[in-house]
Amino acid sequence: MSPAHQVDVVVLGLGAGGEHVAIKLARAGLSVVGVERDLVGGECPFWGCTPSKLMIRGAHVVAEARHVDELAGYAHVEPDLGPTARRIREANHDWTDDGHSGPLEEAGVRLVRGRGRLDGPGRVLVETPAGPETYVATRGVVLATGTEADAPPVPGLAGTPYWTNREVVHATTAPARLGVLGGGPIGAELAQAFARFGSAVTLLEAGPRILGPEEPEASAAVAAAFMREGIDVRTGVEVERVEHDGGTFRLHLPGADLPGEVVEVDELLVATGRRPNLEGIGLETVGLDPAAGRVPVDERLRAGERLWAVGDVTGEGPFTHVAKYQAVGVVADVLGRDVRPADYRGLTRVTFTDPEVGAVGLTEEQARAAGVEVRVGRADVPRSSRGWMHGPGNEGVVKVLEDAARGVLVGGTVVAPYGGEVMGLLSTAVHAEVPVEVLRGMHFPFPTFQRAIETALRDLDR
Ligand SMILES: Cc1cc2nc3c(=O)[nH]c(=O)nc-3n(C[C@H](O)[C@H](O)[C@H](O)COP(=O)(O)OP(=O)(O)OC[C@H]3O[C@@H](n4cnc5c(N)ncnc54)[C@H](O)[C@@H]3O)c2cc1C
Ligand SMILES: NC(=O)c1ccc[n+]([C@@H]2O[C@H](COP(=O)([O-])OP(=O)(O)OC[C@H]3O[C@@H](n4cnc5c(N)ncnc54)[C@H](O)[C@@H]3O)[C@@H](O)[C@H]2O)c1
Repeated sequence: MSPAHQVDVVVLGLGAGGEHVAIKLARAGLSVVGVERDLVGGECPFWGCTPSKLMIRGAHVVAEARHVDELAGYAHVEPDLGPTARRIREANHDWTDDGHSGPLEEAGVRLVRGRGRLDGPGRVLVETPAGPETYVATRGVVLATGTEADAPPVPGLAGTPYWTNREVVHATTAPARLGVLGGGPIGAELAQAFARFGSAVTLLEAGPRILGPEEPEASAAVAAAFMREGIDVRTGVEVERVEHDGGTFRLHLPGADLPGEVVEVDELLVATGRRPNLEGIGLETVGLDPAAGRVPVDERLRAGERLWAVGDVTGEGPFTHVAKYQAVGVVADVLGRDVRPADYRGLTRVTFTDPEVGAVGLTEEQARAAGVEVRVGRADVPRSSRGWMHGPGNEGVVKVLEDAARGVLVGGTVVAPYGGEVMGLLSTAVHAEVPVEVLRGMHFPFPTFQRAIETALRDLDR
């Protein structure tokens, strides 16, 4: 067996969280080994945020062009996924990671390609193409292994060539008929993008509504927009069986008494959730429960003896900005600097459908469950000045939640064109606990979508 290499820090997994930690610690002068089994950069740039948002951008242009007839003359639009597919390929260098591994190595990180696992506190074993290697990290290990797509146990599905987020981003044409299983952020964003590029899309969500964890008003507004665009949205539906005959998927839906309906599609995107990459990575060797489904961390992101965790594996919010936020804390703690304790009260998230769903903090249901004395304010975007001027595509709603006892907002949602940007104002309010009275005294420029927030704040007094 080869001798163990001694280093300051080993970062296991180099996605959004691990990449940041490794670079910053190496730049600070520590000896850092970064272990990656796939592409440095992880899910977000290659199969997640970036390609999906490039698709959404192309699709948005198509949708805007289709409004020309209503607002500005005549336009004939023939959507083509090709230019977007080229932008995706260009953005991620044809799924190669030089753009990520280069800066990492320039910072001084020793990149070890292979599958790693913990082997007791501070020890990491890596199966590299050249054989096993052992690293001993004197300061500690940072666990950042992220998630992968998890398909449901629907009979017949496993043997079919269905897409996950890994395959869908390689599409160069929109299939004539697309089935989407799961109406979470991935399913919803991509269902709409493909519909706009010309696919007849059937979206099948097992739960009672799409975007289930968000406010019901958000789900309703997005579902209404989808249906207006011709997306066949079905909720409360679980596919019973899947068949594939070499060209067509046949999705068998449950029927009451008679045989159920069969939906035929050319491609099937499965977006029913993610599984953390925690299997077989030696959690038991550091006293953690491999069956827990996440790695619990404290406010310094510490997960055990000489062990930190960042990103999706912590279960604190499956978003790139959370991974990066946590990474900043880990870097400070490893370097022995003052750490701002991790705080998720003002956690933001944006689902990039059209209308966009921007949200911060608690939903009404969460706030009530937490015992908050909730006051709710709402405003309809189409009835706001800017919403009315915007015309077609103006669906949306603003909802704000006040903790009546403290006079501060604990949550807010903006469903609107560019809702994620507009929500920024609420994000500051929740994070900094700006009193509602102070917010009401602000200047809300006319005629921005922000003014619907002012209306919702006034509505709190109803
Ligand atoms: C389609 C899609 C769209 C998304 N859109 C957005 C968005 O718009 N905004 C947003 O904020 N978030 C978005 N996300 C979520 C975002 O991608 C994740 O939250 C983010 O990538 C988490 O970063 P991470 O570092 O925790 O994990 P990852 O990015 O998953 O990186 C983990 C890395 O660890 C490696 N690894 C795993 N196990 C091992 C092992 N045993 N040994 C060595 N290496 C290992 C993996 O190969 C991977 O490179 C999206 C996700 C998807 C799938
Ligand atoms: N804009 C963003 O920030 C963004 C975009 C995409 C993904 N993400 C993150 O990535 C993660 C994964 O996204 P996701 O959408 O795959 O997962 P998800 O867990 O958020 O949603 C999965 C959906 O699939 C449904 N579902 C589960 N089993 C089903 C079945 N058998 N049939 C039909 N529906 C079924 C669930 O009820 C749920 O609504 C999310 O947690 C999300 O936050 C973020």
